[in-house]
Amino acid sequence: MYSEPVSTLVPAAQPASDPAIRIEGLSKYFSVYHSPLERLRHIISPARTKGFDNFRALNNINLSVERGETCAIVGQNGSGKSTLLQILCGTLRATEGTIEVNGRIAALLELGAGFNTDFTGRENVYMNGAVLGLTRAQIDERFADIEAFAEIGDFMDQPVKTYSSGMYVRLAFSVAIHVDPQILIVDEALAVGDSRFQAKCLNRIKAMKATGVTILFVSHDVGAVRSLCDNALWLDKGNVRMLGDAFSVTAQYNQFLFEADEGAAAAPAPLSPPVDGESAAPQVPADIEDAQQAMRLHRPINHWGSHVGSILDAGIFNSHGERASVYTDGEPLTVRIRFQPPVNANRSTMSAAFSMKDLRGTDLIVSTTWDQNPSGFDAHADTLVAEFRLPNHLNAGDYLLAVALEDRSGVQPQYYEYIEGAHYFSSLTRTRQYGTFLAEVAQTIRAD
Ligand SMILES: Nc1ncnc2c1ncn2[C@@H]1O[C@H](COP(=O)(O)OP(=O)(O)OP(=O)(O)O)[C@@H](O)[C@H]1O
Repeated sequence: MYSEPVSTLVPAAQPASDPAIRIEGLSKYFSVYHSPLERLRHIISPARTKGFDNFRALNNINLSVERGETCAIVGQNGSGKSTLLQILCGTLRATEGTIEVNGRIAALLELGAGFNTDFTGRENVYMNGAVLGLTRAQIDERFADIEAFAEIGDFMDQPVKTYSSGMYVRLAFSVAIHVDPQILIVDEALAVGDSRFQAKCLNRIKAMKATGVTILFVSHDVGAVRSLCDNALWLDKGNVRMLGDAFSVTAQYNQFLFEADEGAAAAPAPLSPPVDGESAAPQVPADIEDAQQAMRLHRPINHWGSHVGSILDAGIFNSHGERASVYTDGEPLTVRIRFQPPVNANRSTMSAAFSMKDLRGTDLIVSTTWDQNPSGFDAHADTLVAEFRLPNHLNAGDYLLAVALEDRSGVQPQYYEYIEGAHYFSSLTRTRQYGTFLAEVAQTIRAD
């Protein structure tokens, strides 16, 4: 049984230099009653009730989100993400601490928040718009755009309780983005829509980010977090586990999830032996600052697996066999991974893999031995070498190499070892071009 305190949060009128969101010492306790009767007793006589526990859902959270910043909140189920967002939106009251919100908030929280399900979509658009501060005339003006973005057709005039969860989210998202919010809060809700709608929403969120809207984004999709967010807050059992740039936080969070799955200790995995005569690298620091920092130190930003140490060395080599830090466009590259399959591991389901990523961690080129040979490795030698040859078609910029030794027997690869940042490198191009890749494009211009 839950108690549900509700309060409203009044956005403070502050000078533009103040952060969009400032949270200091925020804690939230829920009263969890031993029985419905105890809950009733508490309502009648709060001072005398003993049959409940105080459950701490958030513990001393400090967070500052600058105007225009996009901040992700990641964490396992029950870590406190939704509670934090609800406090920011004013639908829950904090037990301790201060919260300052500077700007108009539009929130797309999990299903159930926002709409009155007995009313039609149209009625809800007007009610929701009004709650978010728009006049009737302003909503009239935007209604056609809201309707077009939501793509729910005739259902606009049906009660919301007849909607599928996807239709509900489409309409809720459409309203949220059309009220000119200065702060947009997006909870897991997007995951409900189909992939085309999700992509459309993400595009719209990116466009809003470009116009300076502050965004708080809760998602389990590390790719979306990395491509969208500047920073990330990792909540663990109501505590801040890590706060920093989105790439580093999601890297550490991924490692944590992997170790939780494996039941392994939470300590960072030791690095593999030195690569090509480099001095032995120290352990990955728990508070690693960001990808650039890791790049400067030539250290993996993320390194874990059930058999760390299986990968003996890995890198990208040019046609002279050198592990360079700069490659030019079109230059032939060899990605080489030297590894020792773990003793007793099944080689017939084993795969070596690499990914060239940008510094936000987005996979740009991925290839695995399993793609071409889904029967693992025949060779019985202790040490094996996988080589992948490809021309460099990456546009000018900084990149990193991730390598892995995987078990592909299940639906999802299981990692014997995963190293994100086995090699950092840059690509140089002769001409300036747009885009991520330098594809060979044949073209003609002719009179029609
Ligand atoms: N009204 C409530 N009364 C008592 N406990 C609550 C209440 N709401 C949430 N909790 C508890 O607080 C903790 C944090 O919940 P919250 O929903 O914020 O987590 P979350 O990180 O959003 O999880 P998920 O990813 O599953 O949505 C959970 O243990 C949850 O059971």
